[in-house]
Amino acid sequence: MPAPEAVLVLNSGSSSIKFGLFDIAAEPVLLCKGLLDEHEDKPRLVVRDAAGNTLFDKQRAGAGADGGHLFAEVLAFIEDRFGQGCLRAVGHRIVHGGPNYSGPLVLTDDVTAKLEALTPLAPLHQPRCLAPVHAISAIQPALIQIAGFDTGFHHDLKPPASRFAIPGRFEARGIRRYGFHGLSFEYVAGRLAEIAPELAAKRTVIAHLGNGASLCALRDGRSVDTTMGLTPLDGLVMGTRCGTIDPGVLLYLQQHEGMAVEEVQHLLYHQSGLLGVSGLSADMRTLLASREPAAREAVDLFIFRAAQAIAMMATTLGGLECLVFTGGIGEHAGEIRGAIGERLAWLGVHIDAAANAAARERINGDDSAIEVLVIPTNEELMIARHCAAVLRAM
Ligand SMILES: Nc1ncnc2c1ncn2[C@@H]1O[C@H](COP(=O)(O)OP(=O)(O)O)[C@@H](O)[C@H]1O
Ligand SMILES: CC(=O)OP(=O)(O)O
Ligand SMILES: [Mg+2]
Repeated sequence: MPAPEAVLVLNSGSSSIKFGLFDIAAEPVLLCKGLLDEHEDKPRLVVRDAAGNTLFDKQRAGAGADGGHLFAEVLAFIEDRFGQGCLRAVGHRIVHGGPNYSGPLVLTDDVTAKLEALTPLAPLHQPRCLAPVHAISAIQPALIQIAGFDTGFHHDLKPPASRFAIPGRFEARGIRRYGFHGLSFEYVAGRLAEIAPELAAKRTVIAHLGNGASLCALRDGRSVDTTMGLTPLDGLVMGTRCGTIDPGVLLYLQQHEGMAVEEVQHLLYHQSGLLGVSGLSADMRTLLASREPAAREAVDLFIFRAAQAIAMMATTLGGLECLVFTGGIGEHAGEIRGAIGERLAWLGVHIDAAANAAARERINGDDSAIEVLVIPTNEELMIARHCAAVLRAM
C-alpha cells in the first residue's frame, strides 16, 4: 500500500490533547485518532484506529509532564505505521486569532509569536494550543504547521452583536466580542446542510455544550451572534468557568475581598461553573449521578442559563426554526437536552422523549414548531479540511 498523504491534527483542550491523523489525498479520511494526556505524573499516549480499536496505549511512569517526548512518540508511531515522510503537515486548533487572524494559515515564527501575545485573551487555552507548535518544531523543524482558529467562523460578527457597551476607543484596540468554538460550529453547520438541506437557510441555534460551552446563532449558515466574547469566559455556565457574570462582582472581589487580579482570574476560569457551584466536579456525568443537592443546583443552573441564552439568540435571529445540540454534553446528556427543551416549550420546542433518550439525529416531536437535532461535532476533521485547503494553495 502506498504511504498516505497525511496531516496530523491536534485539538488542545483545557485538560488533554486529542489528535487525529487524516489522509488528505481527497476529502480527508481518518486513519487513526488518539489522546495525549500530559496530566498527572504519568504521561499517557493512546492511539486508536478509525473504528476505535486500540493500536497503542502507553503510560510512562516518571515525574513531571514531558509533552515534547509524547509528540516525538506520536510522530514516530505515524512514520512507523504509515510510512516515512507520509506526514505533510500538522494542523492545530488555535483558540484565539485576535483581530488579525481568522482563516487557516501556516504558522511561521512571527505568526506564532503574535498568537502568543494573545494569551491574556484566552489564558486557559492559548498556551496549551501553542505548546505543541513549539514541541513539534523542536523535533521536526521543517514540518509545516497550520493553524485553524476557533474565532474564525465568527469573523464577520457585526455590531451590535460584536460590541460591548464601552467607549469606542477600546473597540479600536481590539476589545470586542470575538466568539469561540468556531471550528465546531463550522463543522456542525456543514453537516446540518448535508443531512437536512431544507434547514440550511433556517434560523438556527447550535448549542456546543462541552467542557467549554457556547451558542452560535446562524443565519444562512453564517454566524451572526454567539455567547462568548473577548475571551472564552463569557456566556453559558461551563465546567470550571463562570460564564456571564455581573462585572461588578469582579470589582467587588478585588476592592473588598482583598483578591489579587490573578486570584480573580483563577477563580473565574478554574474554580467556577459546574465545579464551583457543585463543590464536587466539573464533569456533567458525575453531577448527574450525584444525589448531593449542590450537584443538582449546578446542573439546574447550567440548564437555566443555556435555555435563557438560546432565547436570547432567537431574539437576534428574529425567531427560531432549528436547534442543534453538540459537544460532550449536547451529544450524550439526554436529560440536559430534555430539560433545556422543556424550558423552551413556550418558543415551540417539543423534544420527543423516546427519540431524545435514543439520541437520534432528529429528536423533536411531530408537533414541534422547531426542528431539534443532535449532531456530533468533529473539530479535528474541520481542521484537516482547512489544512488540505492551505496545502493545495501552497
Ligand atoms: N454520557 C454522558 N452524559 C453526560 N455528560 C457527558 C456524557 N459524556 C460526556 N459528557 C460530558 O461532556 C463534557 C465534556 O465535553 P467535551 O466536548 O468532550 O469536552 P472538551 O471541551 O474537553 O472537548 C463533560 O462535562 C462530560 O461529563
Ligand atoms: C473555547 C473553549 O471554550 O474551548 P473548550 O471547549 O475546548 O474549553
Ligand atoms: Mg471542547
